[in-house]
Amino acid sequence: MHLESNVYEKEPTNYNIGIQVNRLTKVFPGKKVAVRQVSFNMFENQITVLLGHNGAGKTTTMSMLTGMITPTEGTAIVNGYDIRTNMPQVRDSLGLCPQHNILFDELTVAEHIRFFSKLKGLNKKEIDEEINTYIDLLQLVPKRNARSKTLSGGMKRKLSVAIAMCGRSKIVMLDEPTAGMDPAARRALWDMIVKQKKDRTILLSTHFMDEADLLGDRIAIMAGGQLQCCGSSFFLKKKYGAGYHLIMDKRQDCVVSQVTDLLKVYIPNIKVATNIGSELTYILAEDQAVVFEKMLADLESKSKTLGVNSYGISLTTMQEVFMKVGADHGQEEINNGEIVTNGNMVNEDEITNYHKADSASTGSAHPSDNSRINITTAGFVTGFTLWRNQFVAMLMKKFRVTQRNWILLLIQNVIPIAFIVITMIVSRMMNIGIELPRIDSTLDPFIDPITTITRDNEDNTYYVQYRNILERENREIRHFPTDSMTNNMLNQFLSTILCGVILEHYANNFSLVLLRRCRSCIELYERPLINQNLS
Ligand SMILES: Nc1ncnc2c1ncn2[C@@H]1O[C@H](COP(=O)(O)OP(=O)(O)OP(=O)(O)O)[C@@H](O)[C@H]1O
Repeated sequence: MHLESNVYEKEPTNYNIGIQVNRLTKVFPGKKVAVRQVSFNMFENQITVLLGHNGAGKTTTMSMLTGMITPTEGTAIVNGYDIRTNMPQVRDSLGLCPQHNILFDELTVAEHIRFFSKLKGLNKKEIDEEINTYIDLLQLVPKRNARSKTLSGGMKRKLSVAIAMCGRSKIVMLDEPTAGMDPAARRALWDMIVKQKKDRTILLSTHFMDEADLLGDRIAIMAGGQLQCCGSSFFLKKKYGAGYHLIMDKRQDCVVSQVTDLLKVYIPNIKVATNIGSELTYILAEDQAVVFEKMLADLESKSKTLGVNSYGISLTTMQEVFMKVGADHGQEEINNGEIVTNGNMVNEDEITNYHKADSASTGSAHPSDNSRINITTAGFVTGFTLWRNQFVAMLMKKFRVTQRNWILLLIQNVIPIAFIVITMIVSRMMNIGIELPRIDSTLDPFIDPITTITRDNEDNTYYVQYRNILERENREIRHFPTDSMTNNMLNQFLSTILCGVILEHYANNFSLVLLRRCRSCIELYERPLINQNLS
């Protein structure tokens, strides 16, 4: 694919395309557009550097290219395979160094390279060669047999890069590979990456402009999820840079206006860009390059009298290009009253209101200065105030956690209550109109029962019903006066205790014979049985 725009440099024709990104888009839940319609090509034998501010969408782009997340729209062809349909084939040729190290704590440096090389299908001899090559290139020889958990942060990064490179990965993606490395280690890693770029397509993201400038055959700058420009360092500097910088190292006695006057002879509209300490800088436009020779010769001859120790000219830095692209983008992003800062949308009114409120409360034009807590004078809170603060903090934390896990709250509380209510409604609805069958009270299961009844008065409802049943069935009834009932029954029970025990085995024939002989016993035992039948 060829990108036709003045912010995209013409693509090289002598290299194969390793990765072809085509309108790649990722929208995260909550309609957060992390990457929007990104299209560009990366070439074999080249290092393509992806630059962008925090949250620009670099990692998301890489994650889509490596199949870690699926694109919402668009696609990419990696080493000839489509990431939507041929991810296993894409992975065969892929090496990834993610932003955060993913290492096995218990494996040594050599074992890591061995493991990943074997996964990529190398034989034993080739694996041994790979181990020696990368350990040597990354200056990890003393740590060859050290377990990864004992390595320093920078060494872990080196190992992660080695893992991505080993196994002859044709496509290598390095997400901020030099983060946390000292200058010497970074340089060693740069050397290694440059040496290893032959026959590979390397995509590298970084926040270091010097790294991008030095390593990047092509540099793509992202902002707000979109690709802003793509080309070589020289192309971008020409496109976005202010031109050339004339930097002078001046002495204390240097009179800046005299130096400027000398330069004005050649460039009438020249102005001082910065004058900090002993460094004096002018910015020279590109089209003024024709006068540089004469101007610098004049400066050289008068440098001693003007108080200039030394001077030099440099092209715009990548940092300036990056700031320019970022600034342009910042202007574009203030749209429809919404400002996008690192991907978080904030309403402009909210910011204005905040500043108004803060200024009103402090009476200051710079609210942030006055609203800061003075840590040196702030005392420690103790006693009840401390306890209250902790309690309130816990409540607030609980509130926030609950607010974020509202589904859990729903499952734990609302759903059980809802189920109980539904169950009650359903059971009530099902019971409507159903009449339970009548259970007749009868003494039929008992053999020749004699029932003892005591009563306070003849009108007692239970007494009347009880007596009716017995009379209906022609049962024998014995009445006792209320006060002698207990004694009477107790006496009979004691005299026939043996029969009482036998009554437990009611179905036994022998028991029945005994029971008939000891009728008084039945009087005692039938009472609970009859009551049971009546209830
Ligand atoms: N899983 C996710 N869910 C929602 N938003 C996400 C998710 N991952 C990333 N984002 C958002 O997408 C945007 C791009 O994130 P990304 O990690 O790609 O940025 P980046 O350029 O790699 O940043 P950095 O340089 O800080 O690593 C950010 O605004 C981020 O908050």
